[in-house]
Amino acid sequence: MTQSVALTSLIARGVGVDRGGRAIVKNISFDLQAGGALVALGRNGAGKSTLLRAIAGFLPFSGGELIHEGEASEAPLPELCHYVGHADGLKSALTAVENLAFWSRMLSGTATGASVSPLEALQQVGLKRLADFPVAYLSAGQKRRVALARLFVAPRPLWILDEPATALDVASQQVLAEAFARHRAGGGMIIAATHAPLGLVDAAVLELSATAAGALGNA
Ligand SMILES: Nc1ncnc2c1ncn2[C@@H]1O[C@H](COP(=O)(O)OP(=O)(O)OP(=O)(O)O)[C@@H](O)[C@H]1O
Repeated sequence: MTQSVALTSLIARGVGVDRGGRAIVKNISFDLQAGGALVALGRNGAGKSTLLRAIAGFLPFSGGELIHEGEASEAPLPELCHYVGHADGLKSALTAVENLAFWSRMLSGTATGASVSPLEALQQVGLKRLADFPVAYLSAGQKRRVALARLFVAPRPLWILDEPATALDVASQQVLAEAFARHRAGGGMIIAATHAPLGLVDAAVLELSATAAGALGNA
């Protein structure tokens, strides 16, 4: 799967995020180029999810600036990213293929590039035979694989992933690592929060601490 480069850079300069009246994320800077990856590390409660949700547009920044550049730079960043959070975002009563058809319609838009059909996406994550099962009947790892298959049904240059490998078996972790490599080879970017290795080769590392400000260089 190749992806046209819609984003050439994503630069954060001293961004912060408040929640519940407290400064949770403080003074974060990074510089991500096409094909780059950024891994956010830190203890429980350090603010990894908070930062990812703010980059994806679900929370406001309290300060600093986030600048994206590239062919599609006039589009708001949330229209250029896939966000897969802790919750899988799946409708239990719908089948796996119906869930992906929904995401395909929802997420196709601004960014240009290659995508695959919902059935092909399920094949990529090894779930084609369960395509017509209601998601409610799937295991935790199978649900996670359906959620991640959404990355393939609509082209978006920035993937924002919160603990993407949770519940995945070793084979599925390998599939995910290969998808990361293809996405980056096509010029895509990845920002991931994790407590476990994700196979993101040469990723820049952002260490978040609950008390100290964080900063980093580029990949
Ligand atoms: N809606 C909210 N209102 C107020 N505080 C919140 C809210 N959501 C999270 N927090 C606080 O923000 C801090 C950071 O939470 P966050 O989920 O970003 O951490 P994390 O680094 O992703 O943790 P984990 O590794 O456990 O997933 C925590 O102290 C948490 O209590």
